Amino acid sequence: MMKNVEHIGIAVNELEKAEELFSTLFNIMPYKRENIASQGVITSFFRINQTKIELLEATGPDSVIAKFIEKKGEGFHHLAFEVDDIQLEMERLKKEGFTLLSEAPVIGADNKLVCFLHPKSTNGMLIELCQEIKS
Ligand SMILES: CC[C@H](C(=O)O)C(=O)SCCNC(=O)CCNC(=O)[C@H](O)C(C)(C)COP(=O)(O)OP(=O)(O)OC[C@H]1O[C@@H](n2cnc3c(N)ncnc32)[C@H](O)[C@@H]1OP(=O)(O)O
Ligand SMILES: [Co+2]
Repeated sequence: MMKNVEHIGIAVNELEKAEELFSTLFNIMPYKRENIASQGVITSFFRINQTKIELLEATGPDSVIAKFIEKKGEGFHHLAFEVDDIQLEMERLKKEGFTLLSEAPVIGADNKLVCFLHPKSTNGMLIELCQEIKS
């Protein structure tokens, strides 16, 4: 089951500039940056109570973020939902006909196991599922 919005992903050209803008907008500082080499992104996180904002900068021209910005410009990129059991949710969604972008969950940012659903199967919205990695 989807529990809550875990974060909102925003594609940006320059992380530093975007951090300044969102720090002013939210009147708080980002709490962490994290480089996710497997995704070709460097992320910066803000937390507003239960809501997290994830800024995403491409680390190279082959990054999905570079391709996204080239095509659609900066802005809203994906909506991430927290789940308790990502494997179970992936099986359910696959059975329901949604297109999963990986066979198994992958390591994401902020200590999560993640997977993505293709926007073509979700009314044009890139959806991410996140499960906390229990230490
Ligand atoms: C995991 C670390 C971190 C975390 O939270 O833990 C992240 O969130 S990393 C975020 C970056 N990583 C990803 O987004 C991985 C999943 N995304 C992909 O695999 C691709 O971006 C994919 C498959 C969604 C699109 O890649 P493709 O090479 O097919 O690019 P196209 O431009 O050809 O797109 C096909 C089609 O989809 C539309 N599209 C692409 N991205 C988005 C989007 N973010 N939201 C909505 N729609 C999107 C694109 O416009 C094309 O549609 P069309 O009608 O043909 O123009
Ligand atoms: Co994300």
